[in-house]
Amino acid sequence: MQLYLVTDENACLGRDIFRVVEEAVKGGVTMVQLREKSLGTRAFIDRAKKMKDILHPYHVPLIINDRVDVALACDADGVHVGQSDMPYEILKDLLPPDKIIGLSAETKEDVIEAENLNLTYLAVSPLFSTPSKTDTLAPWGMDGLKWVKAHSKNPLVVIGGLNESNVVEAISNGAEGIAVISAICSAASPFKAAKFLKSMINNTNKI
Ligand SMILES: Cc1ncc(COP(=O)(O)OP(=O)(O)O)c(N)n1
Ligand SMILES: Cc1nc(C(=O)O)sc1CCOP(=O)(O)O
Ligand SMILES: [Mg+2]
Repeated sequence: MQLYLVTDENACLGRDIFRVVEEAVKGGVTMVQLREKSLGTRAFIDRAKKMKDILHPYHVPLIINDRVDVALACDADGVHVGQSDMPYEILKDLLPPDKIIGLSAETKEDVIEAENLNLTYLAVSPLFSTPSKTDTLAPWGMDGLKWVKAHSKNPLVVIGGLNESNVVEAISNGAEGIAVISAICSAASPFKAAKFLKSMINNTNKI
């Protein structure tokens, strides 16, 4: 997981989304989630297939946000679902067993329920408030992350407001993956931004 890029075409500031993603991967992104909130199904599948072709030579997995049908159609590496999306129990039966499943935890109850699920990762959602997604519950904050780490066996990804000013603290407090939109998609150089974040992650002591 490590450095997880979640896409948002609007955050790419008019630049080509595939180019932004490839630059970011060259800089060190280790997983990509294609997050499309307004594309029709066919356009989403087309974009997912093209993204998969771009990521394949770098051995970087492609995760599809929300849509298991799109993930199956393009043989993506996995799906990310939130608490209002397809329930895990249904998703796991639809996906082949080797696929990645990520789930968002917005509350302490979500974290405890997730203990019984076979997840690839649990997303601490959101770690900090962010203009990139405003329909969230209250941010966990660093104390919340510490609580999740103490109560969860799942590998943790943090998302929401992550950037070079807070990745070290997030990793030091138990995050195994750092998920970002704007810190990379909206950077002047997605390559340099990814490279810098990745070096910070690599140089931080994990717990
Ligand atoms: C890595 C990661 N974590 C959390 C989310 C948010 O998922 P969700 O709550 O379903 O919200 P949408 O992204 O679908 O708007 C995520 N996408 N990725
Ligand atoms: C897609 C997403 N999910 C979130 C959650 O809290 O579940 S926050 C978020 C957007 C993250 O964007 P940025 O890195 O620009 O803050
Ligand atoms: Mg969702």
